[in-house]
Order: sequence, then structure tokens, then C-alpha cells
Amino acid sequence: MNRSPIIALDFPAPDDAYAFLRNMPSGLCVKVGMELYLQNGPDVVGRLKEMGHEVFLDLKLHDIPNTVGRAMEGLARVGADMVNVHAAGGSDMMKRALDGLEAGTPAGKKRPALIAVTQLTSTGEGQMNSEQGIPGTLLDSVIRYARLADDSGLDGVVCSVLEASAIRDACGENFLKVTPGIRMADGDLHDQKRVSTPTDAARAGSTHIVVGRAITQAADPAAAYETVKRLWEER
Ligand SMILES: O=C(O)c1cc(=O)[nH]c(=O)n1[C@@H]1O[C@H](COP(=O)(O)O)[C@@H](O)[C@H]1O
Repeated sequence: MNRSPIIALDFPAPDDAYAFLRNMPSGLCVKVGMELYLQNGPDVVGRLKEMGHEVFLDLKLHDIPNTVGRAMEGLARVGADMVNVHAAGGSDMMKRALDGLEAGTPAGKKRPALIAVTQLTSTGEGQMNSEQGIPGTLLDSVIRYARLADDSGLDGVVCSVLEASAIRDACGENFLKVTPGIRMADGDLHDQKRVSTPTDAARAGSTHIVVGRAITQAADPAAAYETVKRLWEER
């Protein structure tokens, strides 16, 4: 995907997403997540592609290797540019996901990029320690998952901006660091815990930022998008 900010189209229905996009610039990077996809199916991805947008299909698959591999084989035909799994599913699952994507990608088409969620940006360190039973720092857990994803052949990870530079050191410049949890300096955090601004994301080495409510719920979403894009590109 190109490096423009990825707008999370977290809407219940395709018509809501299309209405939102009517007032936005063309040729965007957008994200279709569970809310839109699970209620409406794959057509929305094809339609967004026809409209000229690049699409990150964010379904965060996490199941046994065979199930994820076969699901990815099907998803490869949906036409997204990027898809994801949870790194916690393990190395076998991630390798099967990649094999499935490769097997399902139609001849002559580019395989969608495959990235793995490390620790959700809504997770804090105390919660990780007590609820997931993972001791140590959140940064250590994220780096561990990033290395596992890299060793499994994936193209990158989803992480917060706070871990992006350490992942660059561990996995290299070209390994994707897709960072949600983006807020303007005075923005509402909502349910996110590990947040940063577009400026800090650019400085920390994020390769992509994912921005939802800071744009979609702004009074003027097009102006909010332009501000995010300008700050992100002023790297
Ligand atoms: O995989 C994701 O996109 C994702 C991973 C993560 O750790 N945190 C996270 O917020 N996301 C997604 O990024 C978007 C963030 O939305 P906002 O918090 O509204 O900017 C949502 O669509 C989330 O599903």
C-alpha cells in the first residue's frame, strides 16, 4: 500500500462509508474492519477498489493453522491490498496464512501484504501482565511478536508508535510498522491506551498510520484528513 494515512472506515453499512468518501479526496488508503465486513460481506472491498482506493482488510484472523490458511486462500480473491492475523496465533498459523494467500492470489495479481497484530493498541502493560499472563514489559512482548512474524515470513506488524523504532532496530527498515492509535495532541483517547500523534509516528519510523475517529468523527473530516496527512508527511 502507498504511505498515505489509512482511514479506518468503521461504519455499519457500505452506504455510510460511501457517503463519507463522497466528501473526501480520491485515491485514498482505507481500512475495512470487522464492523463493515462482517455485516456486509466482500462486495464492499471490490467497490472501494473500483472507486480507486487501496484497501487494508482488517479481520485479525486467529485460529488453528489449517483454518486460517484456508480462510486466507479465500480472502486473497477478495482483492484487498493488505490483510492481517494475530501474531499470538503462532508461527505455524502465520506461515499457513502466507501460504494460503499465495495459493489464492489470482495469476497476474500482487499478493496482499500480510501483517500481524502484536499487542492491540487498546492494551496496557498492567492488563497484559494480569489478563494475558505475559510477564515483563509490553515493549518486550511486542518485539517478541514482531520477530516471530518476521521469522515466519510476514511483511510486517501492527503495533503502536511507541514500539515502532525498536521494531525497526529488530526487524529492519522495510518490515512494515502499521500503527493505529493515532490522535491529535488534544484528541479524545476513546478506548485506546498506546496513542501518538501523526508527527511522532513519522519520527518513530512507522511506515503507515491508521486513523479512524480523529477523521471520521471530526466536524470537517476532509480538513482533519489534510491536517493528519500534512503532519505525517512533514517527517
Ligand atoms: O489492526 C488494526 O487496524 C488495529 C490494531 C490495533 O492494535 N489497534 C487498532 O485500533 N486497530 C484498528 O485501528 C482503528 C483505530 O481506530 P481509531 O481509534 O478510531 O483511530 C480501528 O479500526 C481498530 O480496529
